[in-house]
Amino acid sequence: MNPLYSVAEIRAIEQRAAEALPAGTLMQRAGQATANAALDMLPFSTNGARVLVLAGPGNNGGDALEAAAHLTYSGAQVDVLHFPPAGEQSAERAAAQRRAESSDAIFNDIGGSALAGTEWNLIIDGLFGIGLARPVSGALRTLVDTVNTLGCPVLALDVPSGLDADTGAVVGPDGVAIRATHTITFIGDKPGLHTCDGRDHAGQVTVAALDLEPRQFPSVRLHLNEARFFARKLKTRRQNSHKGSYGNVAVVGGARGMAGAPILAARSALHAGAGRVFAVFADDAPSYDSGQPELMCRAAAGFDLDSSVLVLGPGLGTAPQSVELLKRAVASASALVADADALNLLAADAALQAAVAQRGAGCIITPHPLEAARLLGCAITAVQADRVAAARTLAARLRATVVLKGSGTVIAAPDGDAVINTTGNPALATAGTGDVLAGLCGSLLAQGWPQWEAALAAVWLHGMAADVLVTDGVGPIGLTAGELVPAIRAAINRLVQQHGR
Ligand SMILES: NC(=O)C1=CN([C@@H]2O[C@H](COP(=O)(O)OP(=O)(O)OC[C@H]3O[C@@H](n4cnc5c(N)ncnc54)[C@H](OP(=O)(O)O)[C@@H]3O)[C@@H](O)[C@H]2O)[C@@H](O)CC1
Ligand SMILES: [K+]
Repeated sequence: MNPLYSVAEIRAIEQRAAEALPAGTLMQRAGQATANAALDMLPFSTNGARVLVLAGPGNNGGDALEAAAHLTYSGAQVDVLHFPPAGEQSAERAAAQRRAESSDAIFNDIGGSALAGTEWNLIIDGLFGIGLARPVSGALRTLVDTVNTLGCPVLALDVPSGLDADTGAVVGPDGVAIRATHTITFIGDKPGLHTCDGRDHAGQVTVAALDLEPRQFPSVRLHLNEARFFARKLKTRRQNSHKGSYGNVAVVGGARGMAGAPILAARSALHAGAGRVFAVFADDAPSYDSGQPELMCRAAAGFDLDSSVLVLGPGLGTAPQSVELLKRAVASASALVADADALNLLAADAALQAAVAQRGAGCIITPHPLEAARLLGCAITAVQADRVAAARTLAARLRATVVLKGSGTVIAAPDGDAVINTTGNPALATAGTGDVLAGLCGSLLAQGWPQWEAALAAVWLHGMAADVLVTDGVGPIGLTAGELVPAIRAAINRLVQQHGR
């Protein structure tokens, strides 16, 4: 189920486990698991392979020292850049240090040109783990910057040094963190490896549970997204069905000069399977969409907002008639997806926020970090400093399902459940992809999906479509939002073939 644990939860698990084990067991297991992971990353013949181990002053450094000793037995040439603690060290770290010092590992004050001038087969980052207490500074900052320029494989232990394991933010206003190609994380997976800066710094993440039993782990309310969370909602279509069986979606937006956004969202809703899709325009409606004549284009004035799932916001603008549309939509009996300008208008109106929180038909909101910051009344940096907390706060405040977009999109429910998405890539960083996501959410709602599963599936499919396109060479540079639409259709059909019933 891919649970994600906070640092406090990991510390509690570790403490209980350590009490039942001989001293130093967990660090020895972490060191052994690290050595195994390192061997997988080294050339087949490890003889003479150059490995640099960075061992920091805490127990993260202890793990690195254990691993250094193990790796020497494989024939690798292991250099250790050691940063001993200024004060006391833990007994297990002291034991690890003794083991490393009595192995063939070379303790070397390697730095500057020797560090940069050596062709390392692997660098092991054991500077700081979950005990990072402040920004990385001084000589260690220079070291991190140098390692990040080398271009060799880097295996981070527990967390890339400099990264906050809870939030995925690099610590410090102008902070630095190791950019690893791989991270081996201990005991349980951590949210910070999967959102914000985490994906750029952690690389490929594996979890080493250090032989702890499942019963030693508490149940948590934060997970990584996976198809199994929503697969039971994937339905094979009945032969005896018709367009009315798959619901209506009305995408409402399209103020003058912004007609493209609702068209994109509406095309997305159509290709994701909604039975009938309306593109509803705040100003004049085009007579039809020549690229997608299946869409029904309407003017908002007089349009019945009660008989379709509403996707409100793409190109909506902030003019007075847009505010009126938002009020009508919030007061309607329809399920609602609010995006883009609908969120900006909502941020400026406390009474409307209260009305959203009381909606019987629920609401999914899909803010990017700036829209989330406006809704929360804080700076965007505060949202990015803890994306999971920001999404949960918004979800509780608006009693809505929140999709906080960005690297490692966070989906949060009002009851505190939260999920970090795993699909998607920077190809999505282009205009219109948010409209496509909103249309996809609305389409799933129209087909009878509950809000939570609709949000999880929409985010997963949207990211998966981008991943497939990038694999095929359509991106990440230059992918357009419209190209996502058929790829989403392919992804959803593939999922139904695999899981549908
Ligand atoms: N918990 C577990 O289950 C297990 C944990 N294990 C491992 O232990 C790790 C946690 O160990 P940890 O608590 O000793 O913290 P760690 O990350 O080594 O850093 C603390 C040291 O760094 C220092 N320091 C901090 N920030 C700094 C900075 N910016 N710049 C300079 N110094 C800084 C800090 O000094 P201080 O703040 O006291 O001055 C202290 O000396 C965990 O991530 C995992 O790898 C495994 O062995 C298996 C079981
Ligand atoms: K580390």
